[in-house]
Amino acid sequence: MGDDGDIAVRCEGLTKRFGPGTGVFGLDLSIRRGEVYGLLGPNGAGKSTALRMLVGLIRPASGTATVLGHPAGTRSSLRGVGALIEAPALYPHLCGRDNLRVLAGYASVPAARVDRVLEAVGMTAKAHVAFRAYSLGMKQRLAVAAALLKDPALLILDEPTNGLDPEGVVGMRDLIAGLRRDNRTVLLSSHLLSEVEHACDRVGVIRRGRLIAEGTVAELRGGVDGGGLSVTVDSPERAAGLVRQLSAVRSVSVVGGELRVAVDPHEAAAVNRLLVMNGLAVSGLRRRVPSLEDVFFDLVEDHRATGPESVEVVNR
Ligand SMILES: Nc1ncnc2c1ncn2[C@@H]1O[C@H](COP(=O)(O)OP(=O)(O)OP(=O)(O)O)[C@@H](O)[C@H]1O
Repeated sequence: MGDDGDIAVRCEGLTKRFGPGTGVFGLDLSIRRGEVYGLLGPNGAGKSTALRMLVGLIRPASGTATVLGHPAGTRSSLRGVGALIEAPALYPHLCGRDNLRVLAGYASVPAARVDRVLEAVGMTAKAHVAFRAYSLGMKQRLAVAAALLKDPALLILDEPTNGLDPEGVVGMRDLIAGLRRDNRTVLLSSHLLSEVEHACDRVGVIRRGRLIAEGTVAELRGGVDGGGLSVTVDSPERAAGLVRQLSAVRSVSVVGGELRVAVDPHEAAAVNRLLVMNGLAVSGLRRRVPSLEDVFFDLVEDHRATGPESVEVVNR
Protein backbone atom coordinates (compact mmCIF):
# COMPACT_ATOMS: atom_id res chain seq x y z
CA MET A 1 0.00 0.00 0.00
CA GLY A 2 1.33 3.43 -0.84
CA ASP A 3 1.40 6.75 0.89
CA ASP A 4 -1.88 8.18 2.15
CA GLY A 5 -1.01 11.82 1.46
CA ASP A 6 -1.68 14.11 4.38
CA ILE A 7 -3.34 11.44 6.48
CA ALA A 8 -1.28 9.72 9.20
CA VAL A 9 -4.03 7.46 10.54
CA ARG A 10 -7.21 6.39 8.84
CA CYS A 11 -9.74 4.01 10.37
CA GLU A 12 -12.91 2.92 8.68
CA GLY A 13 -15.50 0.93 10.59
CA LEU A 14 -12.89 -0.38 13.00
CA THR A 15 -14.57 -2.85 15.32
CA LYS A 16 -13.55 -5.12 18.20
CA ARG A 17 -16.30 -6.43 20.41
CA PHE A 18 -15.59 -7.80 23.89
CA GLY A 19 -19.21 -7.85 25.02
CA PRO A 20 -22.46 -5.92 24.60
CA GLY A 21 -21.45 -2.24 24.43
CA THR A 22 -17.88 -3.19 25.33
CA GLY A 23 -15.04 -2.70 22.87
CA VAL A 24 -14.85 -0.47 19.81
CA PHE A 25 -17.65 -0.26 17.26
CA GLY A 26 -17.40 1.14 13.75
CA LEU A 27 -14.72 3.68 14.54
CA ASP A 28 -14.03 6.12 11.68
CA LEU A 29 -11.03 8.40 12.21
CA SER A 30 -8.78 10.50 10.01
CA ILE A 31 -5.75 12.01 11.67
CA ARG A 32 -3.74 14.46 9.63
CA ARG A 33 0.02 14.49 9.54
CA GLY A 34 1.46 17.03 11.95
CA GLU A 35 -1.59 17.34 14.18
CA VAL A 36 -2.00 16.46 17.83
CA TYR A 37 -5.19 14.45 18.10
CA GLY A 38 -6.79 13.56 21.41
CA LEU A 39 -9.05 10.58 21.92
CA LEU A 40 -11.11 11.59 24.92
CA GLY A 41 -13.45 9.40 26.90
CA PRO A 42 -14.32 8.04 30.32
CA ASN A 43 -12.81 4.85 31.69
CA GLY A 44 -13.64 1.79 29.65
CA ALA A 45 -14.75 3.85 26.63
CA GLY A 46 -12.49 1.88 24.28
CA LYS A 47 -9.57 4.27 23.89
CA SER A 48 -6.82 1.73 24.64
CA THR A 49 -8.54 -0.89 22.51
CA ALA A 50 -8.57 1.51 19.55
CA LEU A 51 -4.89 2.42 20.02
CA ARG A 52 -3.94 -1.24 20.39
CA MET A 53 -5.58 -2.06 17.09
CA LEU A 54 -3.55 0.72 15.44
CA VAL A 55 -0.26 -0.86 16.52
CA GLY A 56 -1.31 -4.44 15.87
CA LEU A 57 -1.59 -5.56 19.51
CA ILE A 58 -5.24 -6.42 18.89
CA ARG A 59 -6.66 -7.68 15.63
CA PRO A 60 -9.90 -5.92 14.64
CA ALA A 61 -12.95 -8.11 14.07
CA SER A 62 -13.91 -5.90 11.13
CA GLY A 63 -13.09 -2.59 9.51
CA THR A 64 -9.73 -1.30 8.33
CA ALA A 65 -6.97 0.84 9.78
CA THR A 66 -4.14 2.42 7.85
CA VAL A 67 -1.15 3.92 9.62
CA LEU A 68 1.33 6.06 7.69
CA GLY A 69 -0.02 4.63 4.48
CA HIS A 70 0.31 0.97 5.47
CA PRO A 71 -2.09 -1.53 7.03
CA ALA A 72 -2.01 -1.07 10.83
CA GLY A 73 0.25 -3.43 12.72
CA THR A 74 2.41 -4.41 9.74
CA ARG A 75 6.15 -4.04 9.91
CA SER A 76 6.08 -1.19 7.37
CA SER A 77 3.52 0.78 9.38
CA LEU A 78 5.33 0.22 12.68
CA ARG A 79 8.62 1.48 11.27
CA GLY A 80 7.36 5.05 11.61
CA VAL A 81 5.46 4.65 14.88
CA GLY A 82 6.62 5.25 18.44
CA ALA A 83 4.10 4.04 21.01
CA LEU A 84 3.60 4.31 24.72
CA ILE A 85 0.78 1.89 25.29
CA GLU A 86 2.14 -0.43 27.92
CA ALA A 87 4.86 0.55 30.37
CA PRO A 88 8.13 -0.28 28.57
CA ALA A 89 10.43 -2.83 30.20
CA LEU A 90 13.12 -0.63 31.73
CA TYR A 91 15.80 -1.85 34.11
CA PRO A 92 15.38 -0.31 37.58
CA HIS A 93 19.11 -0.44 38.42
CA LEU A 94 20.27 1.18 35.18
CA CYS A 95 20.28 4.94 34.75
CA GLY A 96 18.01 6.60 32.23
CA ARG A 97 20.73 6.96 29.62
CA ASP A 98 21.84 3.32 29.86
CA ASN A 99 18.25 2.11 29.64
CA LEU A 100 17.85 4.05 26.41
CA ARG A 101 21.18 2.75 25.12
CA VAL A 102 19.94 -0.83 25.63
CA LEU A 103 16.70 -0.06 23.76
CA ALA A 104 18.60 1.76 21.00
CA GLY A 105 20.72 -1.38 20.59
CA TYR A 106 17.64 -3.61 20.22
CA ALA A 107 16.13 -1.24 17.67
CA SER A 108 19.42 -0.74 15.76
CA VAL A 109 19.19 2.99 16.39
CA PRO A 110 22.50 4.92 16.47
CA ALA A 111 23.63 5.53 20.09
CA ALA A 112 23.93 9.25 19.33
CA ARG A 113 20.15 9.40 19.21
CA VAL A 114 19.97 8.66 22.95
CA ASP A 115 21.19 12.11 23.96
CA ARG A 116 18.86 13.74 21.44
CA VAL A 117 15.78 12.09 22.90
CA LEU A 118 16.90 12.72 26.48
CA GLU A 119 17.08 16.38 25.59
CA ALA A 120 13.72 16.29 23.79
CA VAL A 121 11.99 15.08 26.96
CA GLY A 122 13.99 17.35 29.29
CA MET A 123 15.80 14.51 31.06
CA THR A 124 19.43 15.28 30.22
CA ALA A 125 20.21 16.49 33.75
CA LYS A 126 18.78 13.28 35.28
CA ALA A 127 20.13 10.88 32.66
CA HIS A 128 22.77 9.47 35.05
CA VAL A 129 20.25 8.67 37.82
CA ALA A 130 19.02 5.08 38.34
CA PHE A 131 15.57 4.52 36.82
CA ARG A 132 14.20 3.24 40.15
CA ALA A 133 14.96 6.62 41.77
CA TYR A 134 12.86 8.53 39.23
CA SER A 135 9.51 10.09 40.10
CA LEU A 136 6.53 8.75 38.17
CA GLY A 137 6.63 11.84 35.95
CA MET A 138 10.31 11.25 35.16
CA LYS A 139 9.64 7.56 34.42
CA GLN A 140 6.88 8.60 32.04
CA ARG A 141 9.17 11.10 30.31
CA LEU A 142 11.81 8.44 29.87
CA ALA A 143 9.16 6.14 28.40
CA VAL A 144 8.30 8.87 25.88
CA ALA A 145 12.03 9.22 25.15
CA ALA A 146 12.11 5.48 24.44
CA ALA A 147 9.16 5.88 22.07
CA LEU A 148 11.05 8.69 20.28
CA LEU A 149 14.23 6.68 19.71
CA LYS A 150 13.24 5.60 16.21
CA ASP A 151 12.49 9.25 15.32
CA PRO A 152 8.90 8.26 14.55
CA ALA A 153 6.61 10.29 12.33
CA LEU A 154 3.69 9.23 14.53
CA LEU A 155 3.70 9.00 18.30
CA ILE A 156 0.86 7.13 20.01
CA LEU A 157 0.53 7.84 23.73
CA ASP A 158 -2.06 6.01 25.82
CA GLU A 159 -3.00 8.17 28.82
CA PRO A 160 0.42 9.85 29.06
CA THR A 161 -0.54 11.87 32.15
CA ASN A 162 -2.18 9.01 34.04
CA GLY A 163 -1.09 8.92 37.67
CA LEU A 164 1.13 12.00 37.41
CA ASP A 165 1.14 14.73 40.05
CA PRO A 166 0.34 18.29 38.91
CA GLU A 167 4.02 19.03 38.24
CA GLY A 168 4.31 15.86 36.15
CA VAL A 169 1.17 16.79 34.23
CA VAL A 170 2.59 20.22 33.38
CA GLY A 171 5.89 18.62 32.35
CA MET A 172 4.10 16.18 30.04
CA ARG A 173 2.01 18.99 28.59
CA ASP A 174 5.18 20.95 27.75
CA LEU A 175 6.70 17.83 26.27
CA ILE A 176 3.71 17.29 23.98
CA ALA A 177 3.84 20.96 22.96
CA GLY A 178 7.48 20.39 21.98
CA LEU A 179 6.53 17.35 19.88
CA ARG A 180 3.93 19.43 18.09
CA ARG A 181 6.57 22.06 17.28
CA ASP A 182 8.69 19.25 15.80
CA ASN A 183 5.87 18.63 13.34
CA ARG A 184 5.33 15.11 14.57
CA THR A 185 1.88 13.59 14.48
CA VAL A 186 0.71 12.73 17.98
CA LEU A 187 -2.30 10.61 18.86
CA LEU A 188 -2.97 10.53 22.57
CA SER A 189 -5.76 9.24 24.72
CA SER A 190 -6.99 10.82 27.89
CA HIS A 191 -9.89 10.95 30.28
CA LEU A 192 -8.60 14.36 31.39
CA LEU A 193 -10.52 17.05 29.61
CA SER A 194 -8.14 19.81 30.60
CA GLU A 195 -5.21 17.87 29.12
CA VAL A 196 -6.84 17.37 25.77
CA GLU A 197 -8.11 20.93 25.76
CA HIS A 198 -4.61 22.34 26.08
CA ALA A 199 -2.61 19.82 24.10
CA CYS A 200 -4.68 18.89 21.07
CA ASP A 201 -5.50 20.42 17.69
CA ARG A 202 -8.53 18.15 17.36
CA VAL A 203 -10.42 15.95 19.73
CA GLY A 204 -12.54 12.85 19.22
CA VAL A 205 -14.93 12.06 22.05
CA ILE A 206 -15.43 8.33 22.48
CA ARG A 207 -18.06 6.66 24.59
CA ARG A 208 -18.95 2.99 24.80
CA GLY A 209 -16.69 2.30 21.84
CA ARG A 210 -18.27 4.84 19.54
CA LEU A 211 -17.08 8.26 18.41
CA ILE A 212 -19.83 10.61 19.55
CA ALA A 213 -18.24 13.94 18.58
CA GLU A 214 -15.16 15.22 16.81
CA GLY A 215 -13.68 18.61 16.07
CA THR A 216 -11.40 21.32 17.34
CA VAL A 217 -11.96 22.38 20.93
CA ALA A 218 -13.62 25.56 19.58
CA GLU A 219 -15.92 23.55 17.32
CA LEU A 220 -16.94 21.24 20.13
CA ARG A 221 -17.60 24.21 22.35
CA GLY A 222 -19.75 25.73 19.63
CA GLY A 223 -21.99 22.68 19.76
CA VAL A 224 -22.90 23.31 23.38
CA ASP A 225 -25.80 25.39 24.51
CA GLY A 226 -23.99 28.73 25.04
CA GLY A 227 -21.88 29.50 28.06
CA GLY A 228 -23.86 32.26 29.66
CA LEU A 229 -22.69 34.46 32.51
CA SER A 230 -20.67 34.02 35.68
CA VAL A 231 -21.71 36.39 38.44
CA THR A 232 -19.84 37.07 41.66
CA VAL A 233 -22.39 38.36 44.12
CA ASP A 234 -23.01 38.32 47.85
CA SER A 235 -25.76 35.86 48.88
CA PRO A 236 -25.46 33.76 45.70
CA GLU A 237 -28.35 31.48 46.72
CA ARG A 238 -30.72 34.44 47.08
CA ALA A 239 -29.37 35.89 43.85
CA ALA A 240 -30.07 32.55 42.11
CA GLY A 241 -33.72 32.72 43.22
CA LEU A 242 -34.06 36.23 41.79
CA VAL A 243 -32.30 35.57 38.49
CA ARG A 244 -34.37 32.44 37.89
CA GLN A 245 -37.44 34.69 37.54
CA LEU A 246 -36.08 36.35 34.40
CA SER A 247 -37.82 34.82 31.39
CA ALA A 248 -34.64 34.86 29.25
CA VAL A 249 -32.79 32.68 31.78
CA ARG A 250 -32.63 28.98 30.92
CA SER A 251 -31.04 27.73 34.15
CA VAL A 252 -29.11 28.95 37.18
CA SER A 253 -26.65 27.13 39.41
CA VAL A 254 -24.27 28.07 42.19
CA VAL A 255 -20.81 26.58 41.69
CA GLY A 256 -17.97 27.40 44.10
CA GLY A 257 -19.87 30.40 45.47
CA GLU A 258 -20.30 31.80 41.96
CA LEU A 259 -23.58 32.15 40.11
CA ARG A 260 -23.67 30.44 36.70
CA VAL A 261 -26.49 31.70 34.56
CA ALA A 262 -27.40 30.04 31.26
CA VAL A 263 -28.61 33.06 29.33
CA ASP A 264 -27.74 35.07 26.23
CA PRO A 265 -24.73 37.15 27.39
CA HIS A 266 -26.50 40.26 26.03
CA GLU A 267 -28.79 39.96 29.08
CA ALA A 268 -25.88 40.87 31.39
CA ALA A 269 -27.22 44.38 32.07
CA ALA A 270 -30.69 43.02 32.95
CA VAL A 271 -29.21 40.45 35.34
CA ASN A 272 -27.03 43.10 36.97
CA ARG A 273 -29.92 45.55 37.31
CA LEU A 274 -32.19 42.97 38.93
CA LEU A 275 -29.59 42.00 41.52
CA VAL A 276 -28.60 45.58 42.38
CA MET A 277 -32.23 46.69 42.62
CA ASN A 278 -32.76 43.94 45.18
CA GLY A 279 -29.91 45.24 47.31
CA LEU A 280 -27.28 42.65 46.32
CA ALA A 281 -23.68 43.73 45.69
CA VAL A 282 -22.41 42.44 42.34
CA SER A 283 -18.60 42.45 42.38
CA GLY A 284 -18.05 40.57 39.12
CA LEU A 285 -19.98 39.71 35.98
CA ARG A 286 -18.37 38.07 33.00
CA ARG A 287 -19.24 36.06 29.95
CA ARG A 288 -18.67 32.33 30.52
CA VAL A 289 -17.09 30.35 27.69
CA PRO A 290 -17.99 26.66 27.99
CA SER A 291 -15.01 24.49 28.82
CA LEU A 292 -14.40 21.20 27.09
CA GLU A 293 -15.58 19.66 30.33
CA ASP A 294 -19.00 21.24 29.78
CA VAL A 295 -18.98 19.89 26.23
CA PHE A 296 -17.92 16.43 27.30
CA PHE A 297 -20.51 16.05 30.01
CA ASP A 298 -23.13 17.60 27.79
CA LEU A 299 -22.39 14.98 25.15
CA VAL A 300 -22.20 12.10 27.57
CA GLU A 301 -25.38 13.22 29.31
CA ASP A 302 -27.08 13.55 25.95
CA HIS A 303 -26.11 10.03 25.00
CA ARG A 304 -26.98 8.76 28.45
CA ALA A 305 -30.47 10.13 27.99
CA THR A 306 -30.94 8.66 24.52
CA GLY A 307 -28.69 5.59 24.65
CA PRO A 308 -29.96 2.08 25.29
CA GLU A 309 -28.04 1.66 28.54
CA SER A 310 -26.83 3.99 31.22
CA VAL A 311 -23.17 4.78 31.73
CA GLU A 312 -21.25 5.78 34.80
CA VAL A 313 -18.95 8.68 34.10
CA VAL A 314 -15.98 8.53 36.40
CA ASN A 315 -13.24 11.14 36.42
CA ARG A 316 -10.04 9.57 37.60
N1 LIG B 1 -8.96 -8.33 26.36
C1 LIG B 1 -10.14 -7.94 26.82
N2 LIG B 1 -11.11 -8.83 27.10
C2 LIG B 1 -12.33 -8.44 27.53
N3 LIG B 1 -12.68 -7.15 27.73
C3 LIG B 1 -11.76 -6.21 27.47
C4 LIG B 1 -10.45 -6.55 27.00
N4 LIG B 1 -9.75 -5.39 26.83
C5 LIG B 1 -10.58 -4.38 27.19
N5 LIG B 1 -11.78 -4.87 27.56
C6 LIG B 1 -12.93 -4.08 27.97
O1 LIG B 1 -13.26 -3.20 26.91
C7 LIG B 1 -13.68 -1.93 27.42
C8 LIG B 1 -12.82 -0.86 26.84
O2 LIG B 1 -11.52 -0.95 27.42
P1 LIG B 1 -10.34 0.07 27.07
O3 LIG B 1 -9.16 -0.33 27.89
O4 LIG B 1 -10.19 0.15 25.61
O5 LIG B 1 -10.95 1.41 27.61
P2 LIG B 1 -10.27 2.83 27.84
O6 LIG B 1 -11.16 3.82 27.19
O7 LIG B 1 -8.86 2.79 27.43
O8 LIG B 1 -10.43 3.02 29.38
P3 LIG B 1 -9.35 3.06 30.54
O9 LIG B 1 -9.00 4.48 30.68
O10 LIG B 1 -10.14 2.56 31.71
O11 LIG B 1 -8.24 2.14 30.13
C9 LIG B 1 -13.60 -2.03 28.92
O12 LIG B 1 -14.89 -2.33 29.42
C10 LIG B 1 -12.64 -3.18 29.16
O13 LIG B 1 -12.92 -3.83 30.38
